[in-house]
Amino acid sequence: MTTSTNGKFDRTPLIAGNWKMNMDHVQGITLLQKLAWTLKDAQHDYNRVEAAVFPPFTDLRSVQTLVRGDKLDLEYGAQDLSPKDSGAYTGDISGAFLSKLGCKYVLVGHSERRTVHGETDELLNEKLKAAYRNGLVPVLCVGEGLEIRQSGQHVQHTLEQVRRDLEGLDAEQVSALVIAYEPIWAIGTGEVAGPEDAQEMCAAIRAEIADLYDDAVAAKTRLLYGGSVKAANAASILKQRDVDGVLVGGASLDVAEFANIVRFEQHLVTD
Ligand SMILES: O=C[C@H](O)COP(=O)(O)O
Repeated sequence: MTTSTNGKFDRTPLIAGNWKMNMDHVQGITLLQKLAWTLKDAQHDYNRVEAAVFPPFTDLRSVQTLVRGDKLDLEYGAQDLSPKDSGAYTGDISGAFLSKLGCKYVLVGHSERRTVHGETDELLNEKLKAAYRNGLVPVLCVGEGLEIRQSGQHVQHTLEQVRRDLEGLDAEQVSALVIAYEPIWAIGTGEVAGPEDAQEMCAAIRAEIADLYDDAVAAKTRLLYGGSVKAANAASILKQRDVDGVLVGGASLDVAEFANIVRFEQHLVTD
């Protein structure tokens, strides 16, 4: 879904909720059902603004059953995948399994994977390829830590991640890709990058993709901002020209808050 039906946006906005290691499968389907009801009550148009959740692996089968059973328009994805499709890789989860569970998306290179699990750009490049091999749309996360931000090298640092992670991907793959810019210093801290910071980086990433591929590809790739997004700040971030959505952590665990972010267009009018 890359052609927007939404006049203001060139690309269909994506509001993504990363539950991280929260919500067991029972809690997860309760949350998802409430979210679906809340959005239905608000007559949310999923063609205008796409909404997706990223539950823990152990919730995915229950999520699939609920989404299929109740014919929900909500999308879902996993928080990580293995670079391999099968074999002796204890504890890893294959993209093929995620595909079979009906996942549309998969997060790749979330900063918590890069820092806690030491995932390198080389590994993430392999994970991106595994996602495409299995028909999943990757949501590639990039962004700088506080020291790099303070040294003024944040754009250069983030674009280097983009270049390394995308190596060997073709134009069709990158057109379908979602990239989430998540400054590490703004994740779970209450510190939110300003709308101008989000725009600066998303514009730089789009220009980089145009350089690496062409303008047509850059016009299709969706770019999200993530880091302490709440209903109160979502609209001003989403108003930015090159920001096509948000990746929400903590606030995605609160149904009313997340539904309000999905319904950010309501706040654009009064913002
Ligand atoms: O994946 C989501 C990001 O890490 C942002 O998390 P946060 O909204 O809790 O800051």
